[in-house]
Amino acid sequence: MSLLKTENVVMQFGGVVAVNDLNIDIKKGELAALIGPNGAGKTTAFNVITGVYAPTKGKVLFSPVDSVGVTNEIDITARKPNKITNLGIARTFQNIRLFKELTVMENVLVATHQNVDFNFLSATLRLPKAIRGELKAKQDCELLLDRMGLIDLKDEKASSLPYGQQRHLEIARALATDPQLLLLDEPAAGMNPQETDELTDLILKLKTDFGLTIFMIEHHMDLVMEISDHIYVLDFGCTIAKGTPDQIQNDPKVIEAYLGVDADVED
Ligand SMILES: Nc1ncnc2c1ncn2[C@@H]1O[C@H](COP(=O)(O)OP(=O)(O)OP(=O)(O)O)[C@@H](O)[C@H]1O
Repeated sequence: MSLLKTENVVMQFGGVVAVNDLNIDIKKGELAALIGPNGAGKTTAFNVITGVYAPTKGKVLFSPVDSVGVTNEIDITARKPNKITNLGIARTFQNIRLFKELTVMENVLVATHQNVDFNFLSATLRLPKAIRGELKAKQDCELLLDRMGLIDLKDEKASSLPYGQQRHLEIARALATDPQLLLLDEPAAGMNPQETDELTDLILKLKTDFGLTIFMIEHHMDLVMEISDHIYVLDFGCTIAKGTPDQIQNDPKVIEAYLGVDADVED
């Protein structure tokens, strides 16, 4: 069953067609990757999916399961980013965006605010509902940090964490919004081999233990080929290939796009 689909999405900036006729179909429980050379349109595609940009053409359709277990396809094209997060799509960014001066716990707590079931008045007046809500949010965050292997660091400042753990914290913040689809934008960027191995284990755990559907932009090909179920390849905004890791690795168009040489491409 599809969780996210894009239908003929085009995103144009003036004369630049950053994304051209993008058709993506991500199934529930799948780990899909979006790859392609620099400037291929990958982040732009994520920005259209998450409502940062309204596409020039095309649709984005999301089919989350609601609180009573019913799945409805929702047209999320050009909805506001916070509405899309509320519907169940969370993302991380190429550049880590933590509150560096806040603790690990505070960083995750801030991200949960949208799930907290009390309003400004009850929070200001410290009404029982607000106190219960705060307590529940704190317990949920501790549980999440525990599952993410960050619980022993909960009182550390985010800025004091090693780079790899900052990336894990960024993912924990995304998970705190209770997503059904997690978009990871270059999660392995800047990581050393050991950090990349730990990240690989974490992403697999998110898929198997958390039951998440994941869509990931990544340049680190070993990582992509090892864990992806399905791969989309963009070049100059166009989808030049889609398929399993085996199919993609042997596709001459993909080899040509990456190496910039004629690899006997058959039209
Ligand atoms: N806001 C914008 N205004 C104008 N052009 C843009 C904008 N955002 C992206 N572009 C252009 O769209 C194209 C695709 O950029 P995008 O950042 O999506 O590529 P990418 O595949 O994510 O690249 P990288 O791997 O380097 O992050 C590029 O030519 C880029 O300059």
